[in-house]
Amino acid sequence: MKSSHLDNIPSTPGKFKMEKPIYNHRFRWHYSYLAKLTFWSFLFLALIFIFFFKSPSPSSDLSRRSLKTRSWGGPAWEKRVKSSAKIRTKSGFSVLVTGAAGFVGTHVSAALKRRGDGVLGLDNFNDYYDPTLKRARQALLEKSGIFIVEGDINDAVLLKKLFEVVHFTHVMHLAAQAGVRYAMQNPKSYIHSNVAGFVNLLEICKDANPQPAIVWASSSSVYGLNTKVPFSEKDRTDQPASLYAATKKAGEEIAHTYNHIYGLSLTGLRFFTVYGPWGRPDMAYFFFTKDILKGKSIPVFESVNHGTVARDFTYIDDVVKGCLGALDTAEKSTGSGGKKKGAAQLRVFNLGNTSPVAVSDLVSILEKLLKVKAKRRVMKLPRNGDVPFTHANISFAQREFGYKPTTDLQTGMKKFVRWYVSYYGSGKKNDH
Ligand SMILES: O=C(O)[C@H]1O[C@H](OP(=O)(O)OP(=O)(O)OC[C@H]2O[C@@H](n3ccc(=O)[nH]c3=O)[C@H](O)[C@@H]2O)[C@H](O)[C@@H](O)[C@@H]1O
Repeated sequence: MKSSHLDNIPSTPGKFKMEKPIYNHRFRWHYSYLAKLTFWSFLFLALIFIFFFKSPSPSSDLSRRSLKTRSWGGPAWEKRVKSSAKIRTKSGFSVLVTGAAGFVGTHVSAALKRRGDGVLGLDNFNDYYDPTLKRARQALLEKSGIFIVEGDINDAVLLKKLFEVVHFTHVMHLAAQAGVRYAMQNPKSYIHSNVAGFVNLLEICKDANPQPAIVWASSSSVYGLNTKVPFSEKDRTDQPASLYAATKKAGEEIAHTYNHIYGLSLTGLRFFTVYGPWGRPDMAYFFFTKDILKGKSIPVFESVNHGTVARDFTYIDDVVKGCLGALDTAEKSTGSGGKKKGAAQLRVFNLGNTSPVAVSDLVSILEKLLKVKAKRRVMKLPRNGDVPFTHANISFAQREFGYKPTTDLQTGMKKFVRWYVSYYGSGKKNDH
């Protein structure tokens, strides 16, 4: 080994060579006493540390779990939350919109903000469909001053914090696991979001002081195998055809319970196949457009004996008006801090278009707008949760808040296609 100037510096152990003790007996006793004292003091401190930080208190345990993974909190974050939720008009609302980066959530958030309400979004940005579309919607909302907190409705600690920072007057609950057919592939996700998540949200709302009024998204699918048309809110909804429908129906029953026990004001909205710009890529009109442009064949369902499959397709702007009408007529919750003080409002409304269109006609409309002939693959309606038709009776919503859809499928699809082409381009090779 090569010698260097480092070889001349004595090593530390050489300073206190054990074979040449420089201390006497008394000194050795003191030394061992000090060592023992240090050891026991250290042990004592360690025990205190373990006691405080590992105690099994459920709430502290919950908050620590959340702290470990959380991407929220802190003064700057709270400031953003408050500013986004700030009411800008005299009689405005402060609304928490769950699922704000979703299709309906984005449109409703923007409409509320436009009229001066305070809006705070919440979304978990899951990948059920392309999350970049959700991020693009988020960017759009951010431009109008709406902050979307990234989190799940199952996160009780986060929700609690949001209600601490803002006294929401209303919750527009649109976060859900959507899609009828996907329920056979991933049943648990429906329970997680539509049942457990909803209950978690209601638990926080009932404890809040003041309790907010809640408007939430149910679905036309709750009518299931109902054959009486048009579908009225009074019709039976005990024959769901998919797990998705069953979880939405469960939501309606859960809403009843929270209204009954805690005095929460709850309004469920049964949406009928909502479509439009910034829509959901998992829905038929959306992926039909994409596949027609690419020259790919599209599966067009028909019912028994070549019967038509039809939907009461409802344009997004009409649905948004319905959502705002429901919010504006929602009465206050009557309870506070988990205690009911009196009977509270409980409502369910159909938000449809009242004019069902056959899926084959939807394809014809798209062909004309896209100027491309579709390659139709006509096939029997699979047994995966789909129902043959939907048709809304909207007289209740009309009576309560003047709901009146004004966009027919032709007009609405034109607007959708215009958006689609501007967002994705009409390039047939474009994949997303
Ligand atoms: O209104 C509702 O309650 C529901 O509307 C839609 O569900 P759905 O009406 O089944 O909408 P799509 O999946 O877009 O289907 C539209 C129509 O196209 C048909 N379809 C679907 C897929 C396909 O490959 N081929 C086809 O012909 C369906 O049978 C249906 O009649 C939404 O996906 C649900 O989240 C929502 O709750």
